[in-house]
Amino acid sequence: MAGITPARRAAFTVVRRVFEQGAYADRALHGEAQGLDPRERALATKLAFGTVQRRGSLDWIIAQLARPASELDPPVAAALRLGLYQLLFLDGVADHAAVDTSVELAKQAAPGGGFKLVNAVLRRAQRETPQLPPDTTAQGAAIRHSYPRWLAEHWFEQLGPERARALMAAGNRPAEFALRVNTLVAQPAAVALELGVPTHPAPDLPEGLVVEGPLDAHGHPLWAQGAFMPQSRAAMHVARAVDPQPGERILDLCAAPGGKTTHLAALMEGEGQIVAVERHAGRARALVETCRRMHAGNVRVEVGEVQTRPKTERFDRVLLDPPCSGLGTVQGHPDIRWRASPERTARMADEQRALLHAAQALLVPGGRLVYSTCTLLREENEDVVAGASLPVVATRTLAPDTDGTDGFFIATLGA
Ligand SMILES: C[S@@+](CC[C@H](N)C(=O)[O-])C[C@H]1O[C@@H](n2cnc3c(N)ncnc32)[C@H](O)[C@@H]1O
Repeated sequence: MAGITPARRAAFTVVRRVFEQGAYADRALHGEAQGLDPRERALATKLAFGTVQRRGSLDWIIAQLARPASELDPPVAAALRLGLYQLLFLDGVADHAAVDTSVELAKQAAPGGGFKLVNAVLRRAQRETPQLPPDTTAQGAAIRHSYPRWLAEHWFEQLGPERARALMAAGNRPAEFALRVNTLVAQPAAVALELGVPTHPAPDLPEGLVVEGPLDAHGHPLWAQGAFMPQSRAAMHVARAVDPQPGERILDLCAAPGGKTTHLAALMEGEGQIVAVERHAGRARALVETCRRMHAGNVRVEVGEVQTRPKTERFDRVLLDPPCSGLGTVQGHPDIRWRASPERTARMADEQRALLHAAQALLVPGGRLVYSTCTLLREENEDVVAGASLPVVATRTLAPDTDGTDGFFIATLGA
């Protein structure tokens, strides 16, 4: 019997915390992987994130081979998902190790004979290699690419079947890793040389670098010096759409943790003023610290609500980056697709409309407002800006399948 390695035990706990307690996968992993060596930590990440991401496909197979996962004791379901993920989706893992450890994990975590079911189902899956249905319908695509059925239906309807399938498949591939060089303190070519890992320039983004190898970004001395921050290429296009000019007054609404605030500051070359509004006090404190690290001296952080900001003070340009369902970031956040729901999306769209209404009133006549989200649902994007009183002058959508980066919607209103 193979022993339970620390990586598999950590992955099992993360899967359980995500599906039994609603924990965020990245935070749960951060907690559980403390003290693991880098190789074990990498394996724990692959196992935990892969199992969470593939829950839809895995549960369909579990239902075919046994009964619905929702009817199983939760630790038994977690052990089965983890074992099946390794058998069916992961290369380079010995089948017997995947089976034996899942059986052992179920034995330790679930009272009674649940481990026998884990053993029987995994051995049958090993023998029969179950096949997923084709992705020709939204229902089949939801199972094959592992997304909630409602989301597959939305994307089939909004994007057409072919594009929806491509987007869903791309959402399961590893996310690109990009950095934004802080041009207030460093030049991209110099940072690229000093990073110690191969990079290439991000197309159309002079400050962007795409990282081609493993890099502990937050542990790098250049990060501490504020020479760069990890940021997707799609996110970098938001501040570029705002196009702030040195000397202008910019209002950044919904500002923490500050990736876009500090990008705006760099584009303004330290001249002019940015007021960054964030309602959550703890997040606002983190934003102040990020501005300090990134040498963004022209930012004033305000703790407050967008809707109650006095309309007497108006700005040349306004960025509104409201909370959204985040479904453009499925590559990096394996649990986000399982958190989303049509009801939650509708609530967010109501909030986004209210925030946009308030944001418009804070712009000088003839000014520019940029509305951005990291989601690819029409309800939170095109439908929201269609209700604005300012004209929409441009929209841009980036996506994992078409652009190889996070999914973002960026609309420019006004001038
Ligand atoms: C999508 S995040 C913003 C990301 C940020 N712009 C960046 O680039 O790092 C949304 C932020 O808006 C804040 N927020 C939500 N509702 C708000 C409101 N009514 N007024 C001010 N801030 C709000 C949240 O606390 C959260 O920090």
